[in-house]
Amino acid sequence: YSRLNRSNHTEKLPGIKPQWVFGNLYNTGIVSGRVTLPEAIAELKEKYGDVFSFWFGPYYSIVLSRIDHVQHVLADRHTYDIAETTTRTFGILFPRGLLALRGDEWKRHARFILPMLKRAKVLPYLDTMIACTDRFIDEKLSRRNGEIHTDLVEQSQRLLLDIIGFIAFDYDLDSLSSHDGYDLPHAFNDFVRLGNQFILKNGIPFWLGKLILRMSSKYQRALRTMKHYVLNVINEEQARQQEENSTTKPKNLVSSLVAAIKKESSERGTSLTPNEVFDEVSLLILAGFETTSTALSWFIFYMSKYPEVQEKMKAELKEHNLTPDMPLTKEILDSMMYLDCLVKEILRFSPIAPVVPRQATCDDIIDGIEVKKGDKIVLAIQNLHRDPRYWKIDPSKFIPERFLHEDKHPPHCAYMPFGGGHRACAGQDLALLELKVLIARLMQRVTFIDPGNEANNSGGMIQRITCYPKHVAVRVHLD
Ligand code: HEM
Repeated sequence: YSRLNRSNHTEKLPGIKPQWVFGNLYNTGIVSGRVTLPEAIAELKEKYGDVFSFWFGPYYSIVLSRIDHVQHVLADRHTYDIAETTTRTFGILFPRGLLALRGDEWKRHARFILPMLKRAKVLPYLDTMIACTDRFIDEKLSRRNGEIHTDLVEQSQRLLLDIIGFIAFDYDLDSLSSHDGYDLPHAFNDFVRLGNQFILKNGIPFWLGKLILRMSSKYQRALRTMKHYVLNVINEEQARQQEENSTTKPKNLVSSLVAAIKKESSERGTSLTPNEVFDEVSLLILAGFETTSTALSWFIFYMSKYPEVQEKMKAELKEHNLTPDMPLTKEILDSMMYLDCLVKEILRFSPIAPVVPRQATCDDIIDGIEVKKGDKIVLAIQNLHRDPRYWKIDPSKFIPERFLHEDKHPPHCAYMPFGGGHRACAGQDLALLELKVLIARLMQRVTFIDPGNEANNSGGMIQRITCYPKHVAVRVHLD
């Protein structure tokens, strides 16, 4: 801590003076829960302008909220890479996963991971996504038709975990229950919850976070359960691929990754090992269900608050003759313009990751701002998404139509829900497809209603790895 405090950053930038250990986490009200990180960053922008300093505990960062500054950082992948604090933090959870790697190691993994999440590779899962959504409606929503649902955030997570289970393994995770009732979805939830509680949110020293997790029997149980399932699937898949003709195309994410292990003999040193595949699968499952389910929760909440938007969405389905028994196809989804705008607006208004971290690998100057090697840079996505300089229609309002005309082409970097540059989200094609399918299918069959004063449907925000709605209590009607 003392070493970090003595680092040679210039301290010329405006910002709140840091406190010992807590930096700015306490004096901005983040630790006490008065505000979330994006709210604090928005308040500081109001006070200090487009560039200010922020201390994440003992770590000094420069926060940027102007598009030309952000463009500068994202354009130069050699000077700015993902922040070491991020790779070390996620490294405690997945030491050999893409998000925890930098440099050549990142490139070696990215070569396998990025292509397998591209749109053409995930499109074959369209019917699986629809089937999972139908099961969600039939089993979770229709049983309590007309009632107020207060568990929609958790239910959205279950749905997305279902889908990623099929995409990753061709397995129905919901039906995989172990003898003591501690199943894989539970294990993943504990893994995320405890990992977040001790490391991802509080900015405590890594060694302490690691120690706490090592001593946490719950966390260790979750890890063991995950390893048990995932390594079993990897082994089964390896055996299957050895038996079958090696030209058989991989069917799911794990089999694509296992095919990468197989290449080892021919391209030693460039392929992935089984343990690396385990970490990548865990990361993709976590990234795949935590993020998209958060966006889905915001969708449900906003539909209850903006009935006119929900009606327009349903009107578009009618225009395409999409009655509940009509199948959704890729062509229909691609032609639905309002659906596209709605997805964009949800991710603009409530970005799942409201800040994106980078770190300078050498000294630099951004528009007169002195950056020293090792300085952390925070790209304030939420500030950019709400900045009236970059949006023609009032950005503080939820208006999907903005993307039809006036704000169809926002300035480069004013809209970046998936981050940007070489470390942009690997799963964005999958996420966009999932969101469109889920929204269209839900709107074919269900209406979300604000119950008024009967229940607490006031929104607000909680920050875990992503920022999701705090108070959601929505009445669900089957059409
Ligand atoms: C609405 C859904 C999603 C949102 C808003 C989102 C957003 C993001 C953001 C902001 C980043 C950091 C980008 C940066 O640093 O510039 C990221 C990274 C990443 N995302 Fe997503 N994500 C979503 C869904 C997914 C899904 C479905 C997957 C995969 C199954 C995924 C996999 C990843 C991975 C592997 C990275 C790390 C990439 C790297 O470090 O090279 N994401 N995501």
